[in-house]
This record gives sequence, C-alpha cells and structure tokens, in this order.
Amino acid sequence: MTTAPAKPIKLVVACALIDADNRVLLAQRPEGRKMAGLWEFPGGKVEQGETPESALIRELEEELGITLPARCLAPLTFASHAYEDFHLLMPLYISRTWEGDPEPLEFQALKWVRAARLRDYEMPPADLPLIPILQDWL
Ligand SMILES: Nc1nc2c([nH]c(=O)n2[C@@H]2O[C@H](COP(=O)(O)OP(=O)(O)OP(=O)(O)O)[C@@H](O)[C@H]2O)c(=O)[nH]1
Repeated sequence: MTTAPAKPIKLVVACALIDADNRVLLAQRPEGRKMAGLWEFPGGKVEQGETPESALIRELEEELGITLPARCLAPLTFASHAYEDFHLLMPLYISRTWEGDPEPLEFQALKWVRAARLRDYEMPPADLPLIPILQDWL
C-alpha cells in the first residue's frame, strides 16, 4: 500500500476586525496573485522567528496601516484546509480595538460586511467553514 506524500503545512494568521456596527472587515486579494479577487480576512504567513501574534500585528500594519496591540487580539477559531500544494493551518483572531483607519494598502478593496451578508462575497475555500462560526459569534 502507498501513502501520498504529506503536504507542507503553511501557517497563516488572520483577523476578523469588527467595527462599532458589528460588521467584519473583508479584504479583496490583489490582481496577479493566487485567488485574485476573492475576499479574505487580513493577515498572512508567520515568518521564521515570529509568534503568530507578532506576525499578525506586522501584517495588519503592512496591509491596512493599523496598529493593534497584542492585548486587543482574542483567538476565535481556525481553518484547516488541503490546498493542492500545501495544507493551510490558519488561526483566526478577532478584534474590536485598534488604532487608525484601515486602508487597502495591499488589497484591491476593503469592505465592512454584516454577518448575514458574508456569503455574498466569494471567499477562499478554506474560509467557508469560518462563516457560520462568525455568524454565531456576531
Ligand atoms: N490572509 C489570509 N490568507 C488566506 C485566507 N484564506 C486562505 O485560504 N488564505 C491563504 O493563505 C495564504 C496567505 O499567504 P500570504 O498572505 O502570504 O499570501 P500569498 O498569496 O502571497 O502566499 P504565497 O506567498 O505563498 O503565494 C494564501 O495561500 C491565501 O490564499 C484568509 O482569509 N486570509
């Protein structure tokens, strides 16, 4: 019997930013990248030497221009999804508090979305199981 070779696990951290109207921030992936045009939670890969929290704080600063102290991040849930060439493991944090107005520095667009409307936005397959969890929570 043969077993398929294990895919590398890619550790990506992401955050559901929630505004005063209880809407969640979705970001549209830029042109020219894999899954361009899909809507995702801001975040990115954990690099060597980083904790998940420090990676997320760095990504939110680079991608959105916001400052978010680690104490403002709470763990919400995670995604575990087999893509073709890697297995994605993505802790999803949640936050209601940060400094600055999110700007689409590395995205095509940003959108504040009500929980009930999340399915109107096409998201990467790994994110689909996260939607009902967020809807229950919000
Ligand atoms: N930030 C973020 N990434 C997500 C989400 N859902 C999801 O499948 N991903 C995947 O997680 C990976 C994030 O890596 P990345 O931010 O460094 O983006 P990337 O496309 O440049 O990755 P690459 O450098 O391997 O090509 C991508 O493969 C992206 O498709 C999500 O909601 N937020």
